[in-house]
Amino acid sequence: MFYENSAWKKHKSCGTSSLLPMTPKNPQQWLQVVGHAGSFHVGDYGTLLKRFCEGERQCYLKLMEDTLRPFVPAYYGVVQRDEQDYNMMDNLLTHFNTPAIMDCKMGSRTYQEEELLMAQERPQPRKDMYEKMVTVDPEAPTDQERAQQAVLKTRYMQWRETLSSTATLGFRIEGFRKANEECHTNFKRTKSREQVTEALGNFVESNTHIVWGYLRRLKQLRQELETSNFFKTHEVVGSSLLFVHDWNGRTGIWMIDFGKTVALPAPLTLDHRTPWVEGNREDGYLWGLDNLIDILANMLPLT
Ligand SMILES: O=P(O)(O)O[C@H]1[C@H](O)[C@@H](OP(=O)(O)O)[C@H](OP(=O)(O)O)[C@@H](OP(=O)(O)O)[C@H]1O
Ligand SMILES: Nc1ncnc2c1ncn2[C@@H]1O[C@H](COP(=O)(O)OP(=O)(O)O)[C@@H](O)[C@H]1O
Repeated sequence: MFYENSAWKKHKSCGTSSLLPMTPKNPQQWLQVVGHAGSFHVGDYGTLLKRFCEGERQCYLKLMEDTLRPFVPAYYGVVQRDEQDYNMMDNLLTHFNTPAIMDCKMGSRTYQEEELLMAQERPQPRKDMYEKMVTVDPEAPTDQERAQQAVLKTRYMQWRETLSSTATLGFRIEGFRKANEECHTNFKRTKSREQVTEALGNFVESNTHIVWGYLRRLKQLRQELETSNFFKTHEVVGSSLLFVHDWNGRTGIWMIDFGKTVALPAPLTLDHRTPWVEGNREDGYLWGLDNLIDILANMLPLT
């Protein structure tokens, strides 16, 4: 059932063949690298359904009208399945053959300023996050956290940021899956440039053609981000870049996950490079992208 989707309706009235040309109804390939389990369903005609989030819907609606549109999955509105609402978007893997996929979480901060205020006003220590923390580093909790066997979400997120490359490089590798089905998600401590370079090298299997493809796309993305009205006026937190390549040498990168991306109160705008201090809402997204581009460029042989 469709709630809202002018683009979809327009296409539908022209017949399904014009909906997503060349895309067969079935079968659809889809693989999730990281993120919440159980949030997705594969839809028909090369689409993907993600558990509904109003903030994400708002972002996609605006992105469909923004210059960033070629860098995000096409959005088709809200659909319902088994009484659950979903945001419907393009499955970005559709046009690849046995793709390799990587998720990089962008930005120097992975929680919203609003979450920080909430944690200060109404602290809600979490036992599950304490457990995740001690599994990685039993020494990480403070005495108080150990006594409570719980940590605040913002504290957990900050700890994850400083343990990984988020705080020092403005992005982190969340995980990747190679074409041979090897899955790598153990990057919580991947922090230094050297460690990140090694992980990226493993993902691209030292294929310079793939690195060139990714670099070209990232530079185009940076150019669009620097002028995008959407980007200027939103705090973009917890969003990822999804890298996809296949043995045909095809490469693609798209921005995904806008569940924690929020519009700024006018007339506030961000440059996404200025370091964050509480209140300025900066997210370090472009700083991270600069570093990612620099690291990939350094993986190429000198010409
Ligand atoms: O990666 P680990 O260390 O497991 O921590 C996860 C990620 O940071 C999730 O972000 P993402 O969705 O970008 O993967 C976040 O979801 P939010 O995006 O909702 O903040 C989870 O918060 P909770 O869902 O509150 O547990 C948090 O537990
Ligand atoms: N449009 C898409 N096309 C293909 N794969 C996607 C798409 N959106 C998300 N994914 C896959 O799902 C994973 C989690 O997506 P994400 O939106 O970050 O979910 P969550 O909000 O649960 O973290 C990504 O790493 C990627 O593997």
